[in-house]
Amino acid sequence: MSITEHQEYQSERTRLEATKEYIGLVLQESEQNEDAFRESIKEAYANLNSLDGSEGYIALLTSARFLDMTRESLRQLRQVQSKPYFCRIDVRPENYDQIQPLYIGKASLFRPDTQEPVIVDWRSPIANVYYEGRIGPISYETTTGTERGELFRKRQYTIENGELHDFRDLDITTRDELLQESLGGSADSRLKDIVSTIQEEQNRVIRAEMYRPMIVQGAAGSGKTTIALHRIAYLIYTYGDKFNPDQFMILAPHQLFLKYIADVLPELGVEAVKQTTYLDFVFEGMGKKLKLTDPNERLFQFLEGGDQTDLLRFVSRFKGSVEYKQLIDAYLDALTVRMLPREDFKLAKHIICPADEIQKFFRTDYVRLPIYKRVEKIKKILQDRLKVKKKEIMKHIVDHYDHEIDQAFVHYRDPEKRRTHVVKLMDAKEDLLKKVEARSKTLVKDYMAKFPKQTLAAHYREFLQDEALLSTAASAEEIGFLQEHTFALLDKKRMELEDTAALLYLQHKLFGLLSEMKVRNLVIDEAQDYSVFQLLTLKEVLGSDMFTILGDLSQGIHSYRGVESWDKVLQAVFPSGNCNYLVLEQSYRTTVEIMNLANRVIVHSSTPGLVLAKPVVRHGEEPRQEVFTEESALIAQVLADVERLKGAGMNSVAVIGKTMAECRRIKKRLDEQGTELRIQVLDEKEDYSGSDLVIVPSYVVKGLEFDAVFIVNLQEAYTADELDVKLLYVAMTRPLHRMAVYSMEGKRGLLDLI
Ligand SMILES: Nc1ncnc2c1ncn2[C@@H]1O[C@H](COP(=O)(O)OP(=O)(O)OP(=O)(O)O)[C@@H](O)[C@H]1O
Repeated sequence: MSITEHQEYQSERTRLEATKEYIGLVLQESEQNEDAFRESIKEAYANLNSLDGSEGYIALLTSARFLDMTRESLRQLRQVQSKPYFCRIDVRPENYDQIQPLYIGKASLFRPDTQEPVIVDWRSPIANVYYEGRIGPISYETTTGTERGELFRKRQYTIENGELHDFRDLDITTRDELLQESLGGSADSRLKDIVSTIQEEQNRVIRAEMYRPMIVQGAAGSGKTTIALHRIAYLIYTYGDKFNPDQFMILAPHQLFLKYIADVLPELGVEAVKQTTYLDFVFEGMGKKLKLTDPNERLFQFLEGGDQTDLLRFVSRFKGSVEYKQLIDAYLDALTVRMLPREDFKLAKHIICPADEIQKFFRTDYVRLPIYKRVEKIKKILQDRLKVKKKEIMKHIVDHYDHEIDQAFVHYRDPEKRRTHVVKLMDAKEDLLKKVEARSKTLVKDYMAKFPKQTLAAHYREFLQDEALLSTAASAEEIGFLQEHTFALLDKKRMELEDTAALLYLQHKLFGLLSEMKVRNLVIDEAQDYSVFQLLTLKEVLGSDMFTILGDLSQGIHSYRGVESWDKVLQAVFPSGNCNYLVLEQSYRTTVEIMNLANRVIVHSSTPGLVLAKPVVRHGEEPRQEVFTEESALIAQVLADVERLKGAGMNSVAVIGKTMAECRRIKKRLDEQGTELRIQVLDEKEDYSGSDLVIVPSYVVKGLEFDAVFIVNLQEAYTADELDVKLLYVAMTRPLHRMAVYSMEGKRGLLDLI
């Protein structure tokens, strides 16, 4: 049956037309007179209580935020005009006898004349019923408590360019159909929003309580990045009265990834959220760009092998450990003892501030301030006290000499002698006053000079020479290597990513961060690459633990410096035990056939507590695996396939090589064959919209996705080493629909084991 024959088609169409018309009116009116419009909305709000006494109904409407008609929501309305809503729920709130159809979309809109919610925002409390409620009794949480009622229908719409194409009533089985439709679509060079198909387990992450930190271990393609962004949109909507959007931040691994996710928040109607990379955040806090070695250098060193691999592994792990932080804390503690002068602050024989009081300021009263800020504070105190004391001393001198002079008038009868004595006293007084004046000018400066001041780099160097490093469980050889390795970098004025946690921490503790950190709520994507020390530092500098941490240990290609197990993060970063831990197993990106092959790879890793991704049931072609004896034949095959795929509407196609060197080789071979395709080799800084085919190294491709992926092994094979297993797994979990693995003879490596 065509949808137009459905008995409710006409009424649904009419509803859509009416909604569009109403949006048009609202926009027109608001454009003409935005201020007056807002006034009239406020008025309607003021009248609401007297018009309808049902608290439940009012709560329902209020929770839909129908009155929050700000400029922001007008902008949102403009955005949703061609697709005002994606579903409808028919609910009857408890103690209310009418069934209310609520249309849910990416904006909220209310008809002030009838109090009817025209569109209910997907983030409102009642909309939760769409994501989690079953037909029958329902309940949902609002700011004022639990609301109850009954759900009679969930209806889903396909609306494109303002036209109603389809609608269907959902139950547990039909829900999948819609998801399938969405997953069957083509990949863009940008991630998209999923408001209409958010799954129950994902919804739970999105709507989890804000004040509790949360760790999400999610399989490849389980929607972590997507959920991270939807969660921010949800939190801003729900806690908008307490936090501004610029107090939210998402940390992504690199610029390429930031560009990939850039459209989602604006699509969700959210602006001003800080979207940055971890390194840029560090640079911002330190007020300058540190000269860093390539953040992937360690990974290259491991791929190349070599006799220092174990020691380098130790350096990465140690620099990201809780122990390293504790050593820095001990260094700072010792520093505060060492840098304090033992002498009292005195002017002549007068003690203005005793040494132990200065110590108390430094180690107790102002202990929350960065060390050098405490020094500044003490300087200010000494200046203030000196000012007061100087006045007292000057007065005392004047009084003393004036008294002496008075006495001289009594004691000396001989006028000549008296005059001589008085002049002497007056000169002495002047002299002393001048001396006190002169001395007090430099007194504070001289005293403050006793506080040694060093640069951040000098402190880090000093810390690395600290004997305490030798008291750890690490061997003398390991510590010696760490020192030598880091000093060699520092001598070249360079540091490595592994040092950034320590440096940002030291900057914060010694000098304070150079830019004001407004952010209170942090979402970290690809969090498996963060060390415990990095996470602790972020917590410390933001002064908040409202963290949403999303990652996948199976994709931990930087596990030598990143998360070993989530348990360790839970214990070290959130010791109070208030952190939520959730697992997402379902994977939405790829087909069953591709996921099965990827899972056969990852079982070769030793990831702790490995949970295999479960693909949603979506079938596709079996991944092709071929071996070639000629590179030119392999490349010709890729080109022929790409042509075919493009013809089949697969727009985003990637060739994944193990390393950048391999990618360049592939590019060279492709160029040699002469092709019209616009081909781009991607590194972490590039943007790839506009190219027909991208070639990307396995360690850069993490987080991205493509319609079709070719895994090409020209001269480099993935071995059975832990790192290679994860790199191949990451590569194999990137395609949405098609995958081929093309290897030169003898370069199948790990592939022969699966
Ligand atoms: N509920 C959903 N409805 C529709 N599409 C979804 C849903 N959940 C995830 N997807 C899609 O699945 C793909 C993977 O999502 P995403 O990139 O957010 O996953 P991820 O867990 O971050 O993946 P990875 O760790 O492998 O990079 C995206 O195309 C996303 O749009």
